Amino acid sequence: MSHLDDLPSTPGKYKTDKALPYGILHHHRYLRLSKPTLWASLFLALFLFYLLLSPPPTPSRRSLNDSSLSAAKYGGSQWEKQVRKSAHPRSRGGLTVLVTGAAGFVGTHVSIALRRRGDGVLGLDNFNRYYDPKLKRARQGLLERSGVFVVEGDINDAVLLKKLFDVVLFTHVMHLAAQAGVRYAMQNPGSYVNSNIAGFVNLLEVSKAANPQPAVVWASSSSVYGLNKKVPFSEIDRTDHPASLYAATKKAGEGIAHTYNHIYGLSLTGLRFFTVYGPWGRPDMAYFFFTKDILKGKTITVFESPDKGSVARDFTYIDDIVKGCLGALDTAEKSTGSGGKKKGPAMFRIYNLGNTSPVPVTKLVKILEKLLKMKAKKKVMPLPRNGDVEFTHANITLAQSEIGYKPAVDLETGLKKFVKWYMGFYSASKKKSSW
Ligand SMILES: O=C(O)[C@H]1O[C@H](OP(=O)(O)OP(=O)(O)OC[C@H]2O[C@@H](n3ccc(=O)[nH]c3=O)[C@H](O)[C@@H]2O)[C@H](O)[C@@H](O)[C@@H]1O
Repeated sequence: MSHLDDLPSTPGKYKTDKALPYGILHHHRYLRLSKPTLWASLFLALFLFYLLLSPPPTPSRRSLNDSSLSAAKYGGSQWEKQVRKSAHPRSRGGLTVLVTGAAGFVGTHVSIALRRRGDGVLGLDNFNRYYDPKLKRARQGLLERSGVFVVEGDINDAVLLKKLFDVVLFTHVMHLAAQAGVRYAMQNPGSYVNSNIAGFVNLLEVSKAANPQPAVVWASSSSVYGLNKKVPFSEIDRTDHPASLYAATKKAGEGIAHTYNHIYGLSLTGLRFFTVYGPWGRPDMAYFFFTKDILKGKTITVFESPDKGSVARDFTYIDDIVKGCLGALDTAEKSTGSGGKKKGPAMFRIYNLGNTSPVPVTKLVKILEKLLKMKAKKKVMPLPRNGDVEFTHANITLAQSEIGYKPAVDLETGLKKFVKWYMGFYSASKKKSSW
């Protein structure tokens, strides 16, 4: 056996000799070390030390954790022209907004609303495969028809972000790109760290270095209230008992944002969304896949709390959320820093954007049954330990008084609009795929 056979092939996968107890093995090997072995080990140790200290490779244009991402497509004068045109406000005094996660559910609606009232909007989205990219592409079609160009790239791509800030002087960033979903965090924790923490930091780094610095509004989540029992949840309540990694990364985002506000004078506003639903929604959310499964005659699983009560959510309709986002952008004061240096205190705000009327999931199912005119096949089971919390309920007093937020759509009205969209969208896609 050569001395190289003793070296681990992969870090952490050192194969020990099972025949010998650990202490004996080490003692035995120590005694056997010859001079060449010593030199080789020394050389190897130095080499590993060099590897550790050497700078990382040039910034990757792809996310490290999501192999499904397509390489970013950008650059060239035609591309820059599209970027500038899309970001250019049509109305005098209009905002110039970079919307990350623009082909996402909330991103699409917010981008279109901004564009409609005359603001300049540039979208950014990585079109990842967390859920059906065809839905994201369809949203992109909608955005293009509204005059919003979506750059295909990742928020972790610092080179791309810098380039966008070189081409356009953004007054605002509406940061909606994130790894969403509570339960999926158990399957792919890295994706949450990659998007909600690393990606967010990357965006803040580029924003703080920009000149002028934009005001940043970003999506936090009701999930930060975690295991809190006091209802309704208000912004001053504790948020240090997250029930999922998703919630923990969103909570970390709030802390990270605060440091960029404190050190660099970035104007930052976090919006805690409460279970947003509606047309063009996310297929990973219960109201969406319940609809799909009820129509197919498939059994749905309805969670109940340990006391056999229904779990409940403060379901919030997308149009109300859009108004909240626009209100936050419109009231955001300018960042105070420039060139990465703080010049004075800047605004830091956190708001609940909920509906203030929690509805049990059993009621959600009843409404869907009525709208779909079909009886759901249900399996009721205790809430598994999957990151879900038993209930959410927003106190929205602060958002009401400071950004004029006033939700107006109840769950039945909102679901009616969702079902109408769902039927239209999926019957049209079916026809298309059978051509
Ligand atoms: O408010 C928020 O911050 C969060 O809202 C939703 O999370 P969630 O409220 O858990 O929404 P769903 O995943 O659609 O679940 C809704 C309800 O249905 C229940 N559910 C879910 C799945 C299922 O199979 N059965 C079931 O009863 C859940 O326990 C929950 O009470 C979003 O998915 C998160 O991205 C977002 O951040």
